[in-house]
Amino acid sequence: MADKADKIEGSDAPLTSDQGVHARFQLGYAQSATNTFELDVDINIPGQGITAVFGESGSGKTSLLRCIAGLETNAFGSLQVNGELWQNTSMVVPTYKRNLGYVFQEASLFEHLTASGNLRYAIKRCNQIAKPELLNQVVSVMGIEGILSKHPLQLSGGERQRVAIARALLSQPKLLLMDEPLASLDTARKLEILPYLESLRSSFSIPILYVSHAVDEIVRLADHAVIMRHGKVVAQGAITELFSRADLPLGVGNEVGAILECKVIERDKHWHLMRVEFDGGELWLPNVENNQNTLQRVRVLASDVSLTLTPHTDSSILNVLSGQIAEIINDQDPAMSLVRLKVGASYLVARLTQRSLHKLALTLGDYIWIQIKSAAIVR
Ligand SMILES: Nc1ncnc2c1ncn2[C@@H]1O[C@H](COP(=O)(O)OP(=O)(O)OP(=O)(O)O)[C@@H](O)[C@H]1O
Repeated sequence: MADKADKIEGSDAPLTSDQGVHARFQLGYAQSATNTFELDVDINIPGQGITAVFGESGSGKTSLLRCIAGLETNAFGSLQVNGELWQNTSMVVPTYKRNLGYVFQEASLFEHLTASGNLRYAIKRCNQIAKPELLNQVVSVMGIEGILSKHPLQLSGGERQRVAIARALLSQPKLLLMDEPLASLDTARKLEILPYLESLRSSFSIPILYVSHAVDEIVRLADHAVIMRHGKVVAQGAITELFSRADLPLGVGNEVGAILECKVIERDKHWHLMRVEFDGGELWLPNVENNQNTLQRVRVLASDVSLTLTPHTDSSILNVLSGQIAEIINDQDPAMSLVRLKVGASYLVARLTQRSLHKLALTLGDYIWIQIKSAAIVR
């Protein structure tokens, strides 16, 4: 054991700060006589909010969650969760003493108990005394007031999953692990459950690691992401930063684009538009009536962005910004290029043909006009 543990460089070195989840793990699975899957990760994620774990099938996402949960007894490394040390090379807190909730793809509820019985069981099993108002808070955040008396078999897939998430929250976890919680649901059930996950993010200030293959879920829910490939972390950081990186697989093909955190500053009732500002400029978007004048996440697809050398005033396009070319990358399609643009403190991505890139003679550092054909609030 000492041998393997020694391989993790600085594994017991002080972890950077008290807040956040700091995890370093190495794990090997022998898959055949000649083939081993190696997980080798070092992640630092915020102490609250949703961090998406994204990567192709077999990249090691579930293995990472299992290491964090203490379920991989052969994993070596260290883990600290908001100041609590759960593992290093000389000590391992066992799974049942790690204060975490784990939600799987399929909700595994006790079939002989009602939804309410399942929740009360979680409270009883919890090591900490629950505040009386916690049950009401969890039930209200997950919107399950009306189904508490039903048995799991009487619930839809989405309802079962909401009860499973509520049950995980009632164990008062310091960390919530969610492994593709919506993957077994159809689109209608997914859309039904997403608003509850959004309110979960704002109501409980714990770190949530959320494995998903679905870019639309990640765009909507996550603040931060860890991107994995072949057992390694290829990138980690704020979602707004990672989505605009054209070298990462977060958006592929027509899904490539940027995410901007925007604030609504004006609503134009006559033209059904709203003006939003972001750290770099302003945009006009189709108005979305809601009572949130606070932060809104806006997605701008690279295919909706075009570039011009001079500002066009005779075009139908409402949104024209100026920016600087930060990066030019070949697209998967050999006819296309992706251009990453710095606009103030934010980034946008444009998808252009190689031919247009050549015609405009664009190079790194050039200042350019950016036309945005369409942008939408993420809902
Ligand atoms: N218990 C095990 N024994 C041997 N190999 C395993 C074991 N568990 C996982 N693996 C292998 O480790 C690799 C990573 O698996 P893991 O389930 O972590 O990937 P993943 O990114 O979660 O994949 P998916 O998106 O398909 O769920 C895969 O090649 C898998 O076959």
